[in-house]
Amino acid sequence: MILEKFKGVFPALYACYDDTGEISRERTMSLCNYLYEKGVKGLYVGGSSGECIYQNLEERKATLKYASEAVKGKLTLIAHVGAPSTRESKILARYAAELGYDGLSAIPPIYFKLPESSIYNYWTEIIDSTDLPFFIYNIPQTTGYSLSLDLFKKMLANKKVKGVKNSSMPVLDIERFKRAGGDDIIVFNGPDEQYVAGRLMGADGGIGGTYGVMPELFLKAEEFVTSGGFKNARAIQGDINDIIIALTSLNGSMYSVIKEILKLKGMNLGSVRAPLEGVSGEDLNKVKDIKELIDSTILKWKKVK
Ligand SMILES: CC(=O)N[C@H](C=O)[C@@H](O)[C@H](O)[C@H](O)CO
Ligand SMILES: CC(=O)C(=O)O
Repeated sequence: MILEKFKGVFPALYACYDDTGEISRERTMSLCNYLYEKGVKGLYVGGSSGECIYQNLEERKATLKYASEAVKGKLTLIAHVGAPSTRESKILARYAAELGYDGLSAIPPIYFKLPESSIYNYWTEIIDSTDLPFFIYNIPQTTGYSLSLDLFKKMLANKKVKGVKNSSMPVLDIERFKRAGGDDIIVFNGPDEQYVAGRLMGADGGIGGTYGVMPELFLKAEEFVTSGGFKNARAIQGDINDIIIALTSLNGSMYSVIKEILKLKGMNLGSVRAPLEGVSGEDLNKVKDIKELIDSTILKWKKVK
């Protein structure tokens, strides 16, 4: 079944810059390969974690290209193509299709508060521009628009719409979206803090911004969910949440904290692009503690079957 390849753990790829802040081919490819070796199912390229909205078209195309050069055919690749204008979003969508991406995804339009009819037209134009399956990206925390069941059902009438990456906090939304589309669609859990809950309520897997810094833990959580080991699933989710709370407790963006940790693990992805802020001062020391917490948590769960 064509949808099988979308079931599982999909880290959202981090933006990878060189030391001058330009997109780095080498660093993008090495992060993709690193995640491939960890055993993830696929990658979500150019989303929030990819700092999409702070990059121009050429930069976003470059990242799409480097990720496909690294892991095309080995991992399922989803391109996030949401951009300020419909025109730019379609350019990215067509480019991802040319590169052989497996699927497309997009947030609703940003900045102007547009009616649902405009959101519908925006997504539909993107979808019509290629033959690829499309996954709506519902992330009300950043876009200000919360996908209604009504619009979701309307979108599902288009057979290329194959599901939703749902980052709203109510797990009930995941259940309702899955109920609306059933086996014909994929629902990705968005909030990493609720991976296990999302899976239990109907998500087929997840796309997440913190997977990349601790893929082992999400892969393990997935194993527990699949095998029905709910006691362990709940316990590992608790450990994951301690880490996420630490990642979001420092000054600077969570992505810069994550990148500092990956640096300590030997993977330099540069920093984040302004207006996102880097980690500085005393917080740099706290990064080491979080890295140790991640390492010890991975070690602890490695042994658990
Ligand atoms: C609001 C937001 O950015 N959600 C991300 C995507 O769904 C998550 O992956 C978070 O990064 C993660 O749950 C940490 O809060
Ligand atoms: C966080 C996430 O899933 C994204 O990068 O879009």
